[in-house]
Amino acid sequence: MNGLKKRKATSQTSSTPAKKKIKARQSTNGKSAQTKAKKRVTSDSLRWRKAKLPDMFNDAEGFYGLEEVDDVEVVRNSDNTVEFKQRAIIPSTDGENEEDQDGDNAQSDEEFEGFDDEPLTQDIPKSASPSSKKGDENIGSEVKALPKENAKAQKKQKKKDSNLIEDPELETNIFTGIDTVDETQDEVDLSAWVALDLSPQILESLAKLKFQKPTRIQAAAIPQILAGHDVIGKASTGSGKTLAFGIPIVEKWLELSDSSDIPQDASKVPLALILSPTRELAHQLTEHIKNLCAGLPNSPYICSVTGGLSVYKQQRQLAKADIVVGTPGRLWEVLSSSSELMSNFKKIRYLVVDEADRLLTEGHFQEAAEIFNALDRVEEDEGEERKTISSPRQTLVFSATFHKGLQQKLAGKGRYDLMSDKDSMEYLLKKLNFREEKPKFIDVNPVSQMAEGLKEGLVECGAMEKDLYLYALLLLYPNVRTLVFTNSISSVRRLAPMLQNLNLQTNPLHSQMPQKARLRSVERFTATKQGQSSILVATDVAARGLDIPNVDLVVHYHVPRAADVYVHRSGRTARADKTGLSILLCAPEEVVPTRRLIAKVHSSTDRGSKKNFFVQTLDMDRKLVNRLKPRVTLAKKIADAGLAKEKGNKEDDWMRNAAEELGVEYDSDEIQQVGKWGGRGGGRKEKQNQARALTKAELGAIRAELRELLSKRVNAGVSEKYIATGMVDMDELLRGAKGEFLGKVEGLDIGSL
Ligand SMILES: Nc1ncnc2c1ncn2[C@@H]1O[C@H](COP(=O)(O)OP(=O)(O)OP(=O)(O)O)[C@@H](O)[C@H]1O
Repeated sequence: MNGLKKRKATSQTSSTPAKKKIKARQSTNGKSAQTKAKKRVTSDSLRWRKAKLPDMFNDAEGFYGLEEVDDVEVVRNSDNTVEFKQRAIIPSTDGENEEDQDGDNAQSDEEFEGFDDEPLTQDIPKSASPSSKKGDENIGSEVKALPKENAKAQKKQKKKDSNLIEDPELETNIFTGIDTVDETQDEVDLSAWVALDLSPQILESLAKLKFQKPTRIQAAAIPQILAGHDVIGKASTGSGKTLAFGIPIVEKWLELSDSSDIPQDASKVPLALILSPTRELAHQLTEHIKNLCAGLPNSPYICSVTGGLSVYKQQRQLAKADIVVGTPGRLWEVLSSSSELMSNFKKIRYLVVDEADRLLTEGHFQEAAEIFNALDRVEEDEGEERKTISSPRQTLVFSATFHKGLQQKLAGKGRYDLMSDKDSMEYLLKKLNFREEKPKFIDVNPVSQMAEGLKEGLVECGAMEKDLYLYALLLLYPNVRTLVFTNSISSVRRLAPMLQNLNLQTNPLHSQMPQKARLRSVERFTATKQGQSSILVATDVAARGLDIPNVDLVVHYHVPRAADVYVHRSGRTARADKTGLSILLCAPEEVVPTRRLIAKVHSSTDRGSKKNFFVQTLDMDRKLVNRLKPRVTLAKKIADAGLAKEKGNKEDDWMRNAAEELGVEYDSDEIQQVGKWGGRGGGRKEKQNQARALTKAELGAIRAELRELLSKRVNAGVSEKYIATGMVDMDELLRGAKGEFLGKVEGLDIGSL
């Protein structure tokens, strides 16, 4: 059992906290818990947790930083100083409180801290199911209002179902398409796995997942990891790298749990720490390994530690975790707050760095380095000499790309010649403090980093026409799952509503969205059935590692800034031996550098066999594309008006508050005038104001006009060329079938993939 005892819910009603507060403990009612003698503590050591804010404050995530704490008594000493007494809870003797022991009581406050999302998998009315997650406003009170028997029954059921659903956050499995165990075990021939010498339990799990054979990286990496080596693994996107390290870690857990080597006491040492660059990827890795474990008779406790969720809850989970998956920032925050956790983490057996090249660069490096230093197995003797402590920890580093920027950033400065993977490995070696002098370097696709089933294309269009061509492309490839990548958050904010106005089922994803909205967007994107159109417009926060099933098309609305970004974005399709399409929208001046970048990605490391890769151009008919312009123009106007209003409201609120504080009259029109003559940014501001200035009636008229246009088919004119050259189904065209009338591009037709 873990050392953290769970606190009992103290009250049956909970109001939304609006400021930092201490809830003074009322006298114990004696019904369900007894209190231990109160311990005097400092304010810093209280169990603060983030105050849950109402929906309207979501955009301010992380800004307010308000925290609250329960079960605390404030004591004023005779010298006027203040002390706090934290109430510790022990289970009641009648067993009513037994859930508290393992931290899974559905009634406790912190259990639901941060799980304020709506059900992600289905739209259950809030009152329909006691287990459904609640809306923001009243989650605390609704959960607490559950009849106790109900909560207990749920708890029992949860226990039965193993820890797969122990973490309510992850019950809302956004990665619904990730392979899950199939209990209808049809015969699966597992002979291809035999060479890896896996345990019967793992083989059974693989059979349930219907994974007939290991992927190449799995076949190469698993035996090396099982043999105790440090491994650096490079394999193309979607080639099964997660299980390449996940299977040996779970094997080790099974081995240790069989031999009862895993201590079950308060200071439990986790077996593995897996670092991921993004929150979504961390949750996905967690799900992926849990799915592997779902077929086991016993499974390890796996938890993810990412930003946007309750720190306190994560600390509690960490104390009992076997496998921890986390993003560096939050992990560092949680680990550094507890010396016990920190010392336990020094004893982990596996440190995995997934998407290593990204994690060790781009803004994550500092926190990742802190974690590596903290886990460092060094001790200083009296002469201040640092000695490495021998430890059985293995370090496993995986990515589809290892680029030269990594070397430069790890070195901190200086210029370097083009380097080989081996060079980069040496830098990693230094920083990660591998156990072995030479970790096994496994590169299963040294020639191309791109998935075999991927086709690539390029559309040339004017820099200001990308919206139009994006829309045309989406019509050209209808009824598929499409991921559109942009280089900026503001583009996501603009494009998503614009496409929605064009009746395209679109969701946004960027890092400034509140975490729950991010999860919801991915869930909605994946919730559509195959054969239905679904679009996710995202920044590169979605480029790495996300294993969203059946993405057919990736569109680079903005060209990627670096080769590895192109590889990872394109790698969201054509995964696990499937096929897919990646298309770049290029302004004329972008075509040459983009071609060069793609050729680089495809070039062989072996100079002798270097071939130039030439990405195919989709030749779209400009005249026909232009017929879509009125629709796009109107959709943009409506989207701009919405955005300007949103922005204006925020600015207005800020201005109004500032004016109030200064005690002056607030006149929004007057203040807007300033923007007009305000020099830099004045033009943009004016545009915003224009969009905002649309009256309700004008906006209504624009909407009606757009509706009208969307209800009619685009007049392609039978005698004209089609939007793209190639085969065109004339019958479909004349019937006005959506999308198909635009034509098909030979070789880049999703239907033929
Ligand atoms: N042996 C296997 N047989 C069939 N499918 C597999 C096998 N191993 C993994 N998969 C599936 O392949 C998909 C891609 O796996 P994973 O996400 O681990 O790829 P990856 O190499 O980490 O990709 P990326 O580089 O984009 O992060 C997943 O849906 C996973 O369930």
